Amino acid sequence: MTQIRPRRTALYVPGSNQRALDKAGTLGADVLILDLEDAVAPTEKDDARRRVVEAAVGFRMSGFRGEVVIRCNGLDSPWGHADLAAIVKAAPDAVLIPKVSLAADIERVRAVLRATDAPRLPIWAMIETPRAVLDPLAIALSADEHWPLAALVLGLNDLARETRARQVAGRAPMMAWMMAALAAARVAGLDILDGVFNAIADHEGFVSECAAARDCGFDGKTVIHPSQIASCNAAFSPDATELALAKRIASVFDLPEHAGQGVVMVDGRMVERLHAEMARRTLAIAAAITHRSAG
Ligand SMILES: CC(C)(COP(=O)(O)OP(=O)(O)OC[C@H]1O[C@@H](n2cnc3c(N)ncnc32)[C@H](O)[C@@H]1OP(=O)(O)O)[C@@H](O)C(=O)NCCC(=O)NCCSC(=O)C[C@H](O)C(=O)O
Ligand SMILES: [Mg+2]
Repeated sequence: MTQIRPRRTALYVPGSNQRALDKAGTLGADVLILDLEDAVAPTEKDDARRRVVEAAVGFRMSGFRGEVVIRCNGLDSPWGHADLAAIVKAAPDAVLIPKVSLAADIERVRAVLRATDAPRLPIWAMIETPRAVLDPLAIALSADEHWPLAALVLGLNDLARETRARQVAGRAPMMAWMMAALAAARVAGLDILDGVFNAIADHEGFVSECAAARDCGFDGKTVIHPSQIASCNAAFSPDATELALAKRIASVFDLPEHAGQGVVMVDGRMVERLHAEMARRTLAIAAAITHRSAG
């Protein structure tokens, strides 16, 4: 089984907000996305870049056990090239590329990064344009076999803007695109994170959207405010009942009486060997979360 990294909650932290950068590492998010793109006004881009590089180095020195990802501006913007040069120096866990539409967009970033001679930085891609949701597989599998993508992140605010689909409760207008991106991620063996929930004060709505995203198969969700982190972590962590059942299912085929069987009954439900494999994954996620929290 491939190594599991908990990515239940990925917190966007505006690169221009020093107070937010200072406290981000203490809030319990598995991933920090230090943002140079949409959360930062054009007049603050250069200052934010400097702050983010400093913060990324600081998180590493402070022993932060999660992942630090920096979201750059697009290469077609006035800031994209300077962002990539600074990000290479900061050496975060990954760079997040916004508004990827085609595999070629990732290849352009790889070409810029290659020219720096720095070690290969893992690349995450935002799926948030109409073109991207029409062919997410091409992006997920994008070219270089020695430098594959590392994760996908949905950007439903931009997708809503560009498609004019409304962001309603239950997200029916977006669901087909979300699930196409999820299937593409699975084909490519990538994690995929759900988009943000903008109504920070609507706790009930947020909890319900986290549960729905988990049930759809997302590995975690991006969030925008510290108050969203605990519920999001909880939604994407296996609970006690799930773990107890997973333990029974994971070991049921090891029992001598079930050796050689393909199907058994556990708690009144049919269990196949594929369910045992899924249960082992649930246990591995729980172990990875415990390991992360123990630090
Ligand atoms: C939405 C906010 C602007 C609200 O900020 P604020 O009014 O300061 O909130 P609070 O007063 O409740 O904050 C309390 C303290 O918590 C800190 N804080 C707030 N947000 C964050 C954060 N994201 N990370 C870390 N710390 C945070 C405040 O500094 C307060 O601290 P203190 O003063 O010491 O008590 C703000 O939450 C915010 O800017 N959020 C992030 C917005 C963002 O990043 N947007 C871009 C990404 S979303 C997106 O668009 C995804 C995708 O691209 C798409 O298209 O969908
Ligand atoms: Mg966006």
